[in-house]
Amino acid sequence: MEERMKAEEKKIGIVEAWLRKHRLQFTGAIRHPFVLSIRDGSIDMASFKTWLAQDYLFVRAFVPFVASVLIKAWKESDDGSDMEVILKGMASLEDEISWFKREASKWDVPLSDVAPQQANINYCRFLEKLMGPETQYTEVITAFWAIEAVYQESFAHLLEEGSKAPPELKETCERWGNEGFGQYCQSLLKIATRRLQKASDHQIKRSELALLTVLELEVEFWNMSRVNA
Ligand SMILES: Cc1ncc(CO)c(N)n1
Repeated sequence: MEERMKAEEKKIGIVEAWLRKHRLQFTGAIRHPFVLSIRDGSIDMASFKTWLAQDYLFVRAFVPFVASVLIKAWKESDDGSDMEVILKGMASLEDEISWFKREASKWDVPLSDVAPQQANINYCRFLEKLMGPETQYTEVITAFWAIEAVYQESFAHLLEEGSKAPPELKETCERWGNEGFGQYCQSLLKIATRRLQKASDHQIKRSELALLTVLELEVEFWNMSRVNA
């Protein structure tokens, strides 16, 4: 069984094999009821505001995480172009933070006094663990790709045919659903795949676990928006 899986992973790419193996978990993260409620237009704006404020806090914590990935790329990568991909992602977070501030003021969400909810705290704690020196580049780049890919797949679905996403949320959907962000995710996937091809069994196992952890944390993150609705 283990041998067959390995052959399969080689043929279609290890990450693709994981996504097949963990299809339910992946779908759970990218087709969450919160996202589907935007797509069918039934979204409760209180839920959206909760998500907006919590994601603003998340993105602020995401900046030092990406910085740590950049440092690991610089120290551990066998390919100098990794750093440029990560640097570009990091630079775009400045614009993202400004966007959150603008969007929050549009919806009268006071960002200065939002407290992180438990799911957010848990997610940021996981990021901090990945930032530590004991977590290797292969594992963190896999997690980084997964974090970005969940948002990309979720929001791209809201731009596809049949979406009844409210026009006032179009900008949000485009932020992560746009083609450029999709290509950026593909670049991260390429890096992760290249690293995984050379990784030890132990690192491969840890990276698969990191992917599963991201999927769980993303579901919990979306779930937060329902609590205060
Ligand atoms: C919770 C969460 N996951 C992923 C992203 C994409 O950067 C984000 N902004 N927030």
